[in-house]
Amino acid sequence: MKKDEYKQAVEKLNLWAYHYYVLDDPIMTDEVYDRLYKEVEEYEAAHPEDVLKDSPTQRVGDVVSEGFVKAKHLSRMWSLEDIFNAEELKKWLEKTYRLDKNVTFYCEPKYDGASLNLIYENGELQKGITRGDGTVGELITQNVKTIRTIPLSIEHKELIEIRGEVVIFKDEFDKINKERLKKGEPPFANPRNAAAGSLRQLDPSITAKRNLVFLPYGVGVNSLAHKLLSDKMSYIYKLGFREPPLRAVTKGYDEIEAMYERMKEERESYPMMLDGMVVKVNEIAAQIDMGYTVKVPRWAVAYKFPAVEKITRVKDIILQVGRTGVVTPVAVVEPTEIEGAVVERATLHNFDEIERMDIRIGDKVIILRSGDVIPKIVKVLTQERDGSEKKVERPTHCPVCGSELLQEDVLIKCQNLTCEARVVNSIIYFASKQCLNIDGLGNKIVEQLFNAGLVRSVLDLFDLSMEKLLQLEGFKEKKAKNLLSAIESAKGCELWRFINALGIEHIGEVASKMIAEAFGLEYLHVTQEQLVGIDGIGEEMAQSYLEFMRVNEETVVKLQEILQPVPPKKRAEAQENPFKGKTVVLTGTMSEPRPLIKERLEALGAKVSGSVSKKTDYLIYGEDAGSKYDKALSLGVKTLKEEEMKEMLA
Ligand SMILES: NC(=O)c1ccc[n+]([C@@H]2O[C@H](COP(=O)([O-])OP(=O)(O)OC[C@H]3O[C@@H](n4cnc5c(N)ncnc54)[C@H](O)[C@@H]3O)[C@@H](O)[C@H]2O)c1
Ligand SMILES: [Zn+2]
Repeated sequence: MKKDEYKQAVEKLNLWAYHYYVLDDPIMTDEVYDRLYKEVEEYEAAHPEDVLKDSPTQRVGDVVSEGFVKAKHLSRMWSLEDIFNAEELKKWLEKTYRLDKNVTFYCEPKYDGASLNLIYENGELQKGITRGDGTVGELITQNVKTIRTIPLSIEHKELIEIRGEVVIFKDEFDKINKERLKKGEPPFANPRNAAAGSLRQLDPSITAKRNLVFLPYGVGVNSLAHKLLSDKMSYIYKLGFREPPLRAVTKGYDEIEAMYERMKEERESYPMMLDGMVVKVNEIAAQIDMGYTVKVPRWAVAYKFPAVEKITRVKDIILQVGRTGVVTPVAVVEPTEIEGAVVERATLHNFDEIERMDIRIGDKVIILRSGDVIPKIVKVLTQERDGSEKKVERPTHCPVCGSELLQEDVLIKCQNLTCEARVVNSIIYFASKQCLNIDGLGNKIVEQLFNAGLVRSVLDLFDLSMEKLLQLEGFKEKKAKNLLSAIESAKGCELWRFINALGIEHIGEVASKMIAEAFGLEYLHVTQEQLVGIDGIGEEMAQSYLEFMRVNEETVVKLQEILQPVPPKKRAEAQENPFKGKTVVLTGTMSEPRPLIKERLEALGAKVSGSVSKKTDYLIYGEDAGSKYDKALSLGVKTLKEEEMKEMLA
């Protein structure tokens, strides 16, 4: 790096940091930011005389916004040095051991949110202040008081600063973004920005709605006598703060590495986003000896996890037609490695989203991959456009069969039941794990069977033969035999798998199980009333189920003959009793949890239904019985108090 390159790099970093910290709307990935930051650091180490005052290495990054009252922290807040691999950890440990060779290390998550300092005096929360420039931050006490994981008063009466991270849990983040999309507002790029943006609201009622969570990681001014950070933190958690999902004291390199691997593995299952693991010297006396640089403590380091966000380019936007006919746009992106997997596609949900984000073919975008889900585009780098980018039009005709598409809310649907894409995808679904679980019937093979004209519906699967399969490219005797025996072994499947495999809209695995349980092999001839009588099956589901069975009865019957699905085992025949064979409905508050009573009645041979109809034999009610009781009266259904039921059984 030359001197003028260094100056440009500092400018760039400051621009990115402005979008990140002030606007809560980054225009660059952390990975690219961190890389340039490292280069700037290296240049500065080699040319200390050139270091610019406004270099991001010289200060804690956040800025204090106009609009908030400023407040001073009682003691400074810091940033953290970052490391990215085992080698850098080794170097950091060497450096630390040179300062004190007897230390141990406290490891805890590095939460990805916004830092917050809480000042408690006389056991009362006095102030909440954002990190700001580390010395002065924004006073946001009113907002902070809306966060339920922050106690307004604590047992500890002496003055104390408790520091932590304000985050948004992943499921809450998804919920907020869905709502924002519905209202036509731009979604947050990631949970960090959502948390920071929600915390720094001039109107506390907005903060209150966002379900923020506070996770403490340290203290500022305090009079605690603990010699170890781990003990200090245990004390803080006992005061009523939320504990991290994982923390441990480690002895050195091997244990830290093991902890890092474990946290990296487990982080998907944590409710909050982590972007690394923080390693801190556990002995407070050693921490004090080691001290601070202008920006970070020498006794701590952030060991970052591999980036889940990358920059790539949208090469094309293609359309996929699913088994229900929904047409989904998918972005084809330049192959990009994220956490060991090469990403080539990103979901786009629907065309409203494409229009709202203004995603164009040729755009540079930030994609995010979390867990196994298909990556999504979180940001379009519009500042990188050169005018060659192309907008995509909303399709009017099915890309597969050419029939006219129907626009239904935000969904676009192909309504042609014989559309090749729909047929192929329903066969793939039929064979999938949660349905008939037929090994060897994946996308490619189904497409091949379809294109060769061998399989045009699920029924055709059972007409396949060795002879037919051997005509296909890539099929030798062994492969053909395996496939035939996998199809054969689907016979005698559990009934719920059979129902689920039909692919009825709104009827998934859970509903299929409930229907199989309730009706056994009578599943085909049920009424709307009987269906909604099952707890958990609503009107829409029932309608969809009945309509499907009406239209496809013939196919379903044939399939049943072939597959011979097995209904769930009936319970052992119950002894004679007043409830045997009766349909009962429970309502109101009972002396025991209702599921318990339900189970007992079922063991007696009763059918416990969720709603009252003419076919109900008894309505059994507890305290505060409401509309079901009224309905039973109006239908002339016999009602029994809980005690009366017990008497009948005595
Ligand atoms: N994408 C961009 O354009 C852009 C711009 C600026 C900064 N950034 C990102 O921000 C980072 C630098 O930001 P920073 O200086 O705020 O520091 P940081 O976020 O890397 O680390 C320091 C902060 O981590 C938080 N933290 C979470 N868990 C912690 C724990 N257990 N113990 C202590 N602290 C914990 C604290 O709030 C602390 O202030 C960079 O690594 C970069 O990735 C990105
Ligand atoms: Zn079609």
